[in-house]
Amino acid sequence: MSVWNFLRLDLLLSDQALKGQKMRTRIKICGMTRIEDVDSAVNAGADAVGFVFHPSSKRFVTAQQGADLVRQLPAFVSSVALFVHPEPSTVHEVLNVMRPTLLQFHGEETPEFCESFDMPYIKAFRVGAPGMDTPQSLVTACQRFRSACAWLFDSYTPAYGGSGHSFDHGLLIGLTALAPSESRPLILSGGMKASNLEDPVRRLRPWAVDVSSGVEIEPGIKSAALIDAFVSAVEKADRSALLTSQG
Ligand SMILES: O=C(O)c1ccccc1N[C@@H]1O[C@H](COP(=O)(O)O)[C@@H](O)[C@H]1O
Repeated sequence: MSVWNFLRLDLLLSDQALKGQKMRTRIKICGMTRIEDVDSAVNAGADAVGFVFHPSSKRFVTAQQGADLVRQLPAFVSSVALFVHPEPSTVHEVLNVMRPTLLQFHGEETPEFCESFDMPYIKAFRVGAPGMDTPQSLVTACQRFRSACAWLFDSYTPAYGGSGHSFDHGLLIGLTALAPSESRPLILSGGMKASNLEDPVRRLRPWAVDVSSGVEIEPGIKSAALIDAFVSAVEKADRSALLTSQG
């Protein structure tokens, strides 16, 4: 067998095994402002696309722009509306106009606030912020948000997110050790890109990864080639994790 056929067989086998073992890492591409970027994400195989309703973000979109961007979204691709300390009326406007699949709260919102919209929500934590700078304090912070459908981990920066900066993934160790009944699906974020995701995806086995800057040519302007490379790198990391787990 040639080397190429051997490699193809290897990929095929690991693809099949991945499906059987449900080890696929989900992918969210965030900070969409253009319809062609939404199409690129969908065509590359992203599971979710995100829209930033935080007015000081360079990726800010209005509720109407969000609605226009998700209108052609196919079935089984989720739309995520991201907020930082929003007024309730802002969230209600986005819910009414855009009708997102999920909400994402990226500031210091309380569990009661996040729950008040009666929608599934992702709670983001800025790792390294005061009170979230040790493994145990992170566990304590996260456990207030048992009602979240996932916990997302980003770096701690003044801009609240979308900075392209990573953080010390070792601080998540306490969360990866939680029993399933105590935990929520983990989403790894913060400075993720095709060239640096393999190691954390293999080691932490997050439910999903979330990227904005790492697939952009400038804030809010995505690159189809970078999105493709990102999705391929996640798939490669999944295959590699599976091969390692099989010994
Ligand atoms: O994208 C933004 O501008 C943004 C603004 C405020 C809060 C969060 C924001 N984006 C989220 O930040 C993380 C990390 O982004 P990056 O890949 O490091 O650029 C990601 O979850 C975005 O959804």
